[in-house]
Amino acid sequence: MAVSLQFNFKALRSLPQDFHLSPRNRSFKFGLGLVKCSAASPTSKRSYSITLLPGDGIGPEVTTVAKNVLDFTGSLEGIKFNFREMLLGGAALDETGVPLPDETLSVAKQSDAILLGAIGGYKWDKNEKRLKPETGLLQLREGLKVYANLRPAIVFPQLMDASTLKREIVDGVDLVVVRELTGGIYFGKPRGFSTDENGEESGFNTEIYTTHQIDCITRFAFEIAQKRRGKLCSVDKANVLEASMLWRRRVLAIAEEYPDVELSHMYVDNASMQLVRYPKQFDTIVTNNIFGDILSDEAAMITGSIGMLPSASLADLGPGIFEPIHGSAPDIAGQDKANPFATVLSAAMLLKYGLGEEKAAERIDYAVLDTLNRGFRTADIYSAGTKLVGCKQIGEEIMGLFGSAVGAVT
Ligand SMILES: NC(=O)c1ccc[n+]([C@@H]2O[C@H](COP(=O)([O-])OP(=O)(O)OC[C@H]3O[C@@H](n4cnc5c(N)ncnc54)[C@H](O)[C@@H]3O)[C@@H](O)[C@H]2O)c1
Ligand SMILES: CC(C)[C@H](C(=O)O)[C@@H](O)C(=O)O
Repeated sequence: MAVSLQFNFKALRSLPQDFHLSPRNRSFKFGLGLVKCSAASPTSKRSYSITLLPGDGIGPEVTTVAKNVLDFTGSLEGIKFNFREMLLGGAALDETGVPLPDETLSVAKQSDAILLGAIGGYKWDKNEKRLKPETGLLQLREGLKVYANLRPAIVFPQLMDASTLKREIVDGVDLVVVRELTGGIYFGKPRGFSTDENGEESGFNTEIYTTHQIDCITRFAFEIAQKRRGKLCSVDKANVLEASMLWRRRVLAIAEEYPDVELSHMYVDNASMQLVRYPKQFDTIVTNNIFGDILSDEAAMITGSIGMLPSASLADLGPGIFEPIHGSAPDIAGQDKANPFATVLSAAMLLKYGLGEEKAAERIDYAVLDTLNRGFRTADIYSAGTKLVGCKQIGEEIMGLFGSAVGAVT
């Protein structure tokens, strides 16, 4: 047990250790200082304002657990969190008529970090684009300029049997998808619907990237790869799409600034196949908005469940958004079946990468691992011989452990 805990900690630390981001004056230091990206030192501030966006479906269930875990960790570490709960997504539509109220964006901008659950649901699926919950989330990401989305996929030894892939394939997988989050086909114009003279309807979108956008996310990813195992795989569709052709050209140009990182390129169709064939070949993956969305969901299943993958969405300046990669799971909402680990691990990323509170983050990482070691599982990661419990109990088990976990966190 001790060995596996150690292994897991190593894996959880596989994002750069000195990649601290202090609130407000955050900037990432990139090699040549060409972008406003720099590794800030941990902050001395011990009181933080956190915007809490529970959202829809299982969002409120998993954020309640993560908020309690943050509060409890804070009480042990002498950190005070001032949570301000705001509306986003379907919940905001029902209350205010828009998916991202101005007040939510303004409060989020003024806070130190944002903890988000998930948005969306059947009720709003037929809404026009501007009134979809998903539009609110995209507006939030755009409004906060969080262009760099980190989605680490780490296989915990305790969950190897929860993966649908063979043990020998998933054992030791530790990769991170760096997804460009505020560009590409999600935001490209023109977009919309049209009808021709014969009454034939079209829906259209534009995949577009500027050199600046590609350079920013590429440098970000190189910095991450440099502090991990030094391997970066850029995923594109440069055999077909012009935006990908530019992407590949810029990645190759930026690579000259990082001679110590081994760069490879892969077409997205091959990458999606390679991820299930031999995922251990990957260390850091950098890709565009839509490919990153899809590949990270695929990577989640390597780890056992989409309920296990946290994420951090970061900007050059201002607060980051920390959220699980899963959605609002309307099929299990309100049944206490949701796996809260992804949101709790997102809260740990918030502490580590959003606030520079690394020790507090490690408490959470440790408590998550210990909860898994003690056999507690939600249905999505259940396997024979483990204990099937609900979302709330997982939260209680995580917090019950903090006392015993203290000594082990160094
Ligand atoms: N960031 C976000 O807020 C986000 C992300 C993805 C999807 N969505 C939205 O969520 C809604 C549902 O989308 P979907 O069904 O395609 O994806 P989903 O991720 O919500 O669910 C896919 C499947 O995974 C399961 N699942 C997801 N999270 C889980 C968890 N924590 N524990 C246990 N099981 C979990 C669900 O029960 C479902 O069977 C849609 O409205 C979609 O737009 C939001
Ligand atoms: C809900 C949707 C807008 C979102 C995306 O496509 O980015 C989701 O799939 C995600 O990965 O967070």
